Amino acid sequence: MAAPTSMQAAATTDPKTELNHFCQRYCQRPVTKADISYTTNKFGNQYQSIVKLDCIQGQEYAGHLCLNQKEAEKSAAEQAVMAFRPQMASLPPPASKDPKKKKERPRLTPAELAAKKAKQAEEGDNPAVTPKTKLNALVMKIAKRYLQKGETIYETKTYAGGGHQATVQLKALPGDWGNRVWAGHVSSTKQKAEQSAAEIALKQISEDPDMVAEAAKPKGAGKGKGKGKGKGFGFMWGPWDWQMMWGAPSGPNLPRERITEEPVNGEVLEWKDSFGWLKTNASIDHPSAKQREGKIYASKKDVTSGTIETGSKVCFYVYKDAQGLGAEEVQVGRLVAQRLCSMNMFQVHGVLRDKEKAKWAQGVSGLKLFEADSRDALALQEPLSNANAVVCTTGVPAFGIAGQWEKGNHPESVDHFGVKNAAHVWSSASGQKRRFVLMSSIGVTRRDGFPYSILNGGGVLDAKAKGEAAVRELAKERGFAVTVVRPGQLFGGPYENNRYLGTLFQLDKDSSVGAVKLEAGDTAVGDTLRSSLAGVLVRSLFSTQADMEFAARCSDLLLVLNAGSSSLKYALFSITGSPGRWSRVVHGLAEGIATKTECRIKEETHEGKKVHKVDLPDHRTALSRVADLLPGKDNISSVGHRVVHGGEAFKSSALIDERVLQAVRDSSALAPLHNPWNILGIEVSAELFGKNCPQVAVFDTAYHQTMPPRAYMYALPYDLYRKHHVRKYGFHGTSYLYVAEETSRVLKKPLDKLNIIACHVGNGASMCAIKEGRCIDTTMGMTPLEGLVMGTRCGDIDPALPIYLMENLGYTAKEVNNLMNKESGLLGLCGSFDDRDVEREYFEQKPRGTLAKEVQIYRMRKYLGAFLVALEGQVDALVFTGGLGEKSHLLRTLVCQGLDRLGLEINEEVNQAKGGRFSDNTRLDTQRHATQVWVIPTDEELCIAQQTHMIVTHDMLTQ
Ligand SMILES: Nc1ncnc2c1ncn2[C@@H]1O[C@H](COP(=O)(O)OP(=O)(O)O)[C@@H](O)[C@H]1O
Ligand SMILES: CC(=O)OP(=O)(O)O
Ligand SMILES: [Mg+2]
Repeated sequence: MAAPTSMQAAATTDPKTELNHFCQRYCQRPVTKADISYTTNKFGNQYQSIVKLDCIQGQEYAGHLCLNQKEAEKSAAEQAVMAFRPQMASLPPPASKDPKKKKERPRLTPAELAAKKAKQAEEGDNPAVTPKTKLNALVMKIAKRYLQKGETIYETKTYAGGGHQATVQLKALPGDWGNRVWAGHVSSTKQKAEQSAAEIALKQISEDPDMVAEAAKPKGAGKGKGKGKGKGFGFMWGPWDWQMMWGAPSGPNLPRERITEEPVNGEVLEWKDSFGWLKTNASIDHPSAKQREGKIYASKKDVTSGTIETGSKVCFYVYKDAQGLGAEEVQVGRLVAQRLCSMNMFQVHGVLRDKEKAKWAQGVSGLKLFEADSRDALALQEPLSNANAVVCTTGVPAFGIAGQWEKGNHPESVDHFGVKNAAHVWSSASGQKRRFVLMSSIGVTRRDGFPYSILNGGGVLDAKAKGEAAVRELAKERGFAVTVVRPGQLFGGPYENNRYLGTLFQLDKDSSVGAVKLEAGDTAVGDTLRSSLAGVLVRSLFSTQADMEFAARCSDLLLVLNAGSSSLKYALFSITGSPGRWSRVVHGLAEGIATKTECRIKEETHEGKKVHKVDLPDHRTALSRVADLLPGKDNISSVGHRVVHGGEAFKSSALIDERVLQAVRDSSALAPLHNPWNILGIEVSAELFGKNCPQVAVFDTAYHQTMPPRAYMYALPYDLYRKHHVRKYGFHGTSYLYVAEETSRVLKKPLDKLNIIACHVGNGASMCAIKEGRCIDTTMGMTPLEGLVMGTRCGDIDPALPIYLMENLGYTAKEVNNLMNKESGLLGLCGSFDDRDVEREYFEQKPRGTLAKEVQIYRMRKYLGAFLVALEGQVDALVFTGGLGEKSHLLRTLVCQGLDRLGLEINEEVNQAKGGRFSDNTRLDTQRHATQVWVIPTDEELCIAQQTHMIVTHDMLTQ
């Protein structure tokens, strides 16, 4: 029978003893020190302990801040006991050391055991560590990377009689596992249903020997040489250290009350597009904490720095509102340490002179701090000797004013001797020594000239040059690789320990030029943001190049190219500040490329619009003409490309390398009007902006990767899918992603609760059914030919038609392809691909124009009906976008005509205002029905810019 553990007992027993007893009963054996360990950290005069229960899946509980270590440990134990309280009553008594007694101990029957397990599952061992979180962690371990958006797909069905059942698919798993779908039990809420599906998937995956072996392999194993687990990287932290910036909180939607005075450390349990759930490392003692099962809500708007993903370590203030606890001013922790630690590949040693200054490090697991002065060889030995690589970021202020060079802490001793000493200690020790990354400064080799001669007034550049030379000499002698990174004047956080005027007064607090440009040697001029520099330093650790020497400076220009069949859209963004404040320095459109029509480049800057009449015989010429018109060409830090087809290989945007480019080439046949020009755009950009300029591919197909198999499978022999990836992919995904996020914003409804039918109607046209923010079906197929009637594309036809054309009318395959892609659609039906001509004919009641319009609209309405049903009638908004969607009131009128009984009704006065052309989000419906109708002008370029920036900064830290 259950042991009599009561609240009363808990109140009188020491919590550490109670926790010991509980663990013994839980594990059915005596527990040892190895099973329950306490770690205590000191914060000022106070102590906080974390108890780790290795006997219960390594769960950790943190206690409150206390006046001494003993109380802190008790408090941690108390937290653990509280978390397990629900399970205590149902457990058998403690295990006895007496073997005879052990036999007598009443055992649970299998049925009781099953009931117990079910109960535990229902209640959750620890509200923060749910099966979903565990599953995510396991999949990341197997995939050896962060999970991308859309790779973990939960779908929930709600039964008419009540109850929810969820399925989960984990696309990041290798091979066939990525296609499996696990279904959970029918549960009372959607959340529980998802947890149940996760639990079942978790069980099966963790019981499969192959998957277990895969999870146990270190990152990179199998591909390279050694087994190499646990490579250590030593880090020197100095006054030129880095951290993320603190930004201003964004405006609250509900009245908030901040309940923490200091920022707290925590982790992202789950991150969706616009919001997520966090947990604090230490539990929050507040009545509202229970409202969301201990989870803390965070909106994207409250994230002030860094990119948030599941598993990120974060730092934030906690507030309370009517709904429960939320997080604001969410920061991604110190970049380098956090990234390196979270990669789970390294033991990271941080070396600094004063540990007390590194309070932020408390939340970073896997980081070990050491106190040592870089000039103290003895003290450096422990942290550096077994490291495979060192990143050295020490430095002193350039001038010894106001006692800043006290205690012999001047350039010669730190920038020269300290650096040399660290390199010497590290490289003298046994073991593999790979790379020494040294943060130096621009101007080191130009220190005799203006303005560097002034900066060198105190000898700082002389000392840095000597430091560089010393490391190089040792490297030659001892055979390790060297990276010398030369930043410009550093700016941005951290502000503590920095005494430059700009940073002292935090004048640059609002700047966050995340982009950084690398230039070989020492010719660059400019400033460098600390967090970007941190990324560069980390990235250089992973380079295979033996020796590198480059300057790193901020550069805020990001170019987006959207190359289409006869046009090239481009936008040059200045990416200073948050994405909401990015501005277009110039954007434009080159049209008429390789056609017989007149070619021109239309550009728009802050000063107005210009049209350049130019000869554009091919896409290459168009690209270089556009590049000639770009201001600040040399400052472009990265280029984002719209790539139409990414096949199954790309579920999200990717940094372009030879492998990615080849995969895009492989998909070219599937998007013949687009991919070839996208590839050319990438190749020409490499020539124009240099190989150091990172390029990112943003795929039209990526957003649609959440479609369920029932929507993307064609009823063809299965092997065609398995072996040749024949399936529906869908396009215009970047546009749908943008439109879905905008709709969520204007409707003030969270993206994951939002159902929309979106129509992207431009020259190419498609529709998309979006359920809870994700694509569940779309009209385009394996290629952008399927679905709607387009400018020159036919859309849906009888699949037997091409065969008929070939077998009976003598067409070749190439001719059929040309016919369907370039000679059909509106052009085929009425002689013009431009909808403006078709509309004119329609209003003039010309038969062919009317026919073209009617076929086009009828096809859209057919899909509208299909998607209304796919969304079970629950549609928050019908959204129009793309050239026609934004500018043709006729199209919108005809699509919605007579559908008021289906909840779709347009207010014609609004629809036709401004000539029906809208460049702002505009609501069009009569406001009489649940379904709203909107024009949301798409901004594929901004979306591409954001993705590019995210990938480039992320890449710096992880590649
Ligand atoms: N005022 C208008 N009325 C109707 N259609 C328009 C109007 N302006 C532009 N369009 C249509 O929009 C198309 C271009 O849309 P867009 O989304 O920019 O094309 P793409 O598919 O090339 O990206 C043109 O081919 C034209 O048919
Ligand atoms: C995929 C596609 O058709 O794109 P666009 O509309 O830009 O031609
Ligand atoms: Mg387009």
